[in-house]
Amino acid sequence: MNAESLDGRLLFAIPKKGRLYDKCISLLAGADIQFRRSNRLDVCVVLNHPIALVFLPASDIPSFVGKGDVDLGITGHDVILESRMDGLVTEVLRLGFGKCALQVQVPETGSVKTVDDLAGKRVVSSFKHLSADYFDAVDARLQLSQENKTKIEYVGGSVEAACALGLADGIVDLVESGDTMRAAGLHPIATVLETEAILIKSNPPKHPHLVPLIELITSRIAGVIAAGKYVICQYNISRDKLAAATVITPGRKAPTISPLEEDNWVGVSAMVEKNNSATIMDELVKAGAEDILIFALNNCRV
Ligand SMILES: Nc1ncnc2c1ncn2[C@@H]1O[C@H](COP(=O)(O)OP(=O)(O)OP(=O)(O)O)[C@@H](O)[C@H]1O
Ligand SMILES: O=P(O)(O)OC[C@H]1O[C@H](OP(=O)(O)OP(=O)(O)O)[C@H](O)[C@@H]1O
Repeated sequence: MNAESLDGRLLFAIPKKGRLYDKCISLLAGADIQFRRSNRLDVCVVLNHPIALVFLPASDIPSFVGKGDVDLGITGHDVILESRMDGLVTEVLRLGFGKCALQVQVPETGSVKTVDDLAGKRVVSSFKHLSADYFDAVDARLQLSQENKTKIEYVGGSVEAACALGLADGIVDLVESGDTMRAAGLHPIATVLETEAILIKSNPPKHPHLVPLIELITSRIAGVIAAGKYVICQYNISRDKLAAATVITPGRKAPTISPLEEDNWVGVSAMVEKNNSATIMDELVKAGAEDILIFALNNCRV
């Protein structure tokens, strides 16, 4: 591939590996963004849109987007805040995956029990700025002098080993299931940030002529995300019970109500949140609904 083949294309950064990679690839498939990535190549053109995908480390994506080197990107909210690209990056869409928390962790068996105990000691993290912001506030509250302030040390990975190695009294790192933390004999004492994957774009756009394409891609991705969140609930109910049932399934705008051949009966169809669908079905049964069906959505625009 040469530079000319990227001319005029929207550059879209995707994490090249790690926790967000697989979800990003299925989002692209759901949005019908077709590509063939040659082995080890980090830039590839999209076959059915004037887009090129750029596969980058998740933590580099905010600065690429902020500097306008790429137009659009997906990465974690944690690394967006850590990159200090405030104002140069616009959050377009929260994607609902890559959910985890940035937490302050200390050895389970040690003498440090609270954040105040840890203040003034040594903290190791890959999130140097977010950790410094957090402990600056703690140090200020405890009125620690300059020389007694918490010492934040950066490491690029394997942060959880720092306490066992005697390099730190506490760490600040990401936690999802907690397995990594527990395996290292650590436990959380505070949450700095809850995070998830986010679609971001350059602010201001470096290539204004690409704004309509960014909007199209955003709408497609929003459709894929919404399709994962909602299901269609369909049921039959007699007209006298309809008002109570539609309170349970109000739909997004309104439920679709169709008359049935059977006198006084209607069929109702409405989008409901997937996570609540079992409770909604229970309530519909109580309200007198029959033949309640739930259908998965493949894709949608809502
Ligand atoms: N355990 C996790 N559960 C959910 N999301 C996570 C988890 N760990 C990280 N993330 C999210 O994925 C992003 C990338 O983290 P990941 O650990 O996959 O990085 P990586 O690409 O392997 O880079 P590195 O080489 O720095 O570890 C994080 O910034 C965070 O938003
Ligand atoms: O609470 P858990 O479910 O155990 O997840 C937390 C771990 O996940 C991430 O690392 P990852 O496993 O992606 O590898 P990395 O350390 O190489 O980034 C993160 O840095 C934690 O170490």
